Amino acid sequence: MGTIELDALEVRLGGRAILNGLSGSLRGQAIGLLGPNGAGKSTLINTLLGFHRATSGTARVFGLDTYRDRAQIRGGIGYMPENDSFIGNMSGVRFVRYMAELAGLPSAEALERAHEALFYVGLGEVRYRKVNTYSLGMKQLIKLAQALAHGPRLLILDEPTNGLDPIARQRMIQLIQQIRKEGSVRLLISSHLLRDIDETCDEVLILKSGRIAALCNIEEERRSNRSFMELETVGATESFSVSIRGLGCEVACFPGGRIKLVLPEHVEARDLYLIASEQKVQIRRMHVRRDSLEDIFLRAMDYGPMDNGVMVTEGGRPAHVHP
Ligand SMILES: Nc1ncnc2c1ncn2[C@@H]1O[C@H](COP(=O)(O)OP(=O)(O)OP(=O)(O)O)[C@@H](O)[C@H]1O
Repeated sequence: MGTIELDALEVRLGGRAILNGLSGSLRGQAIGLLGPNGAGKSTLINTLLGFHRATSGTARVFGLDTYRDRAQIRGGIGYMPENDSFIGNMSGVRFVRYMAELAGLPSAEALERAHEALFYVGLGEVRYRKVNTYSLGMKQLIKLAQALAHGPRLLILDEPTNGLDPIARQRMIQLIQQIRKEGSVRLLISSHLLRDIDETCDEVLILKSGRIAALCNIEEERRSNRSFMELETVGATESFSVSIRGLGCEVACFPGGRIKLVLPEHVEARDLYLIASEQKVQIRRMHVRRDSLEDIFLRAMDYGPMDNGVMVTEGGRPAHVHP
């Protein structure tokens, strides 16, 4: 069973389906949540936190219904929100202790854990300072500390590197990697930055217009070492992409004659040159590289979701997704 199980999940808000038939089993140690603005990432997080009720279908965390069993789930989830929501005139340690108490810990234990969590994220020395005197980087870190203090099994991080300078971002990424490596907590990380997800996650869920555009295991993608090619062409028409597809390639066309391909094993560069010369297409540049999260994301955005929640390429075949 996955950490998060979605079964035909629909959430309607303001008379509109914001999440529309999401199905999937999220099993990764660290799951990245990607999607353009308005895709439904926050709505999904709020649903997992028990704030929204499924209009139909279900969302489960550790086998429990996220709405019906929300009181039971509460203590098992740590949530780092995107927006600041502090009680600014509390000291760091008092604030984290208070949040741990709200998550269900008895007062003395909450205090002990608050100290530990603040040291863990590197705020030990400033833990008696008022939160409203913290820098932006420190505020991100204390948000992480309060999400960790009560010892959750699932940590939901919403835009954890928001507004951080490169050094503070690196620190945050290292902390997330460390939490993942320690292995006792599952992570769901929402970010606009592909790089954040690439550096911290082993699975990715991509949403588009309230639907699943892709759900895939990034580690498997990396291991599969697929041959991925970018062409810059002049004079390529639809018939060029049709011919390449005829070789068994997955093809994505972009403005300016840019074409991205996934090559099956038997196809080589010279096969492409042959078709190009037959059709009087100029190949100005050919670049071969491994598949990346960026490619997965771009394909998900280009081809959109299909009914069964599986990303399908232009050629009609499901692409690197697991159910
Ligand atoms: N309470 C609500 N009532 C009506 N519509 C809502 C409500 N909350 C969100 N929406 C709409 O649902 C859609 C998805 O919003 P959501 O905030 O989940 O997207 P998102 O992927 O988190 O976007 P962003 O990256 O901008 O934070 C948007 O069109 C938004 O306007």
